[in-house]
Amino acid sequence: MKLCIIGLGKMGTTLLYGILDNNILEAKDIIGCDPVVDEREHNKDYRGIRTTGSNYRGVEQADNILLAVKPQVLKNVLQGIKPASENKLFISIAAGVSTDRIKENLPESCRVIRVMPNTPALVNQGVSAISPGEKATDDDIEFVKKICNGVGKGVVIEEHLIDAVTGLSGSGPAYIYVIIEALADAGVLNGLSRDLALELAVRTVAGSAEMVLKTGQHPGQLKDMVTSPGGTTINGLQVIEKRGLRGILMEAVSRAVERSRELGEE
Ligand SMILES: NC(=O)C1=CN([C@@H]2O[C@H](COP(=O)(O)OP(=O)(O)OC[C@H]3O[C@@H](n4cnc5c(N)ncnc54)[C@H](O)[C@@H]3O)[C@@H](O)[C@H]2O)C=CC1
Ligand SMILES: O=C(O)[C@@H]1CCC=N1
Repeated sequence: MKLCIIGLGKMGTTLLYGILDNNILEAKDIIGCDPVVDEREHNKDYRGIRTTGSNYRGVEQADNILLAVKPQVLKNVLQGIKPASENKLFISIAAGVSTDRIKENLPESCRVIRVMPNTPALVNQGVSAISPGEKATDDDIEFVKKICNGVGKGVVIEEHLIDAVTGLSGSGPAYIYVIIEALADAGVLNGLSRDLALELAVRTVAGSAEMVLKTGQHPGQLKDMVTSPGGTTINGLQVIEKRGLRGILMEAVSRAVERSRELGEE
């Protein structure tokens, strides 16, 4: 067994699907652990991997362990699997929890890599930051990069930056969904049908993001391209600046960064 995924929730299954869809590993090479797999009524699709309700049994059978549980339960999970963990690679996506914290609860021989992905990984448009702990080997980093690049793009960063990444790209999809929803509401307010308003809002956000990626131009330049003298856009922008949308987004990201740090201390 090459990989054990502990926690088959939103992010655990998102990465599982990415790993399988991109042929990084086969279902027979993966075991997933989650208490819910023992429940009769769970309705998740695990795509044919083996599953168990026992983290210990899963870890025993794999060389690489993906930790996809909530930060609040991570310590307990690590303590439960410690005796089966010698010489293994641990990949943790838990917000806020440092590689040092993780190592404290594992045998000396373990290697640890921290990753901060985001949910657009489900459609192969994720962005993931990768912070290798001291003992991680080049092969370990390559393996993790392969997973992250399979579901979007992986970038290697120093660990002291990972809380900032968590607040920006880890949490960021939620902020963009709020913006999309608000734009659609604005369309409805102005007489468009809900379906049309939502389609226009989504495609505007997706297209604008694609423009930044494809042209490499500064967002300010692209904004100026939309903005005719005395026209509609500059009148809209005046409201955005008056109400402080930039400040709101900066504060939101900063609060999320702070919360990530707090989770690491809990
Ligand atoms: N949802 C997101 O957008 C992102 C989440 N993360 C991180 O991913 C981790 C998982 O988050 P989500 O998938 O959103 O949460 P989730 O609640 O969807 O999934 C957590 C899973 O862990 C399982 N679980 C609970 N206790 C367990 C235990 N003792 N042993 C094994 N499994 C157990 C739960 O049954 C659940 O299926 C968190 O640490 C979070 O910080 C990181 C980046 C983005
Ligand atoms: O909200 C959270 O704590 C997780 C980490 C980043 C995105 N979701």
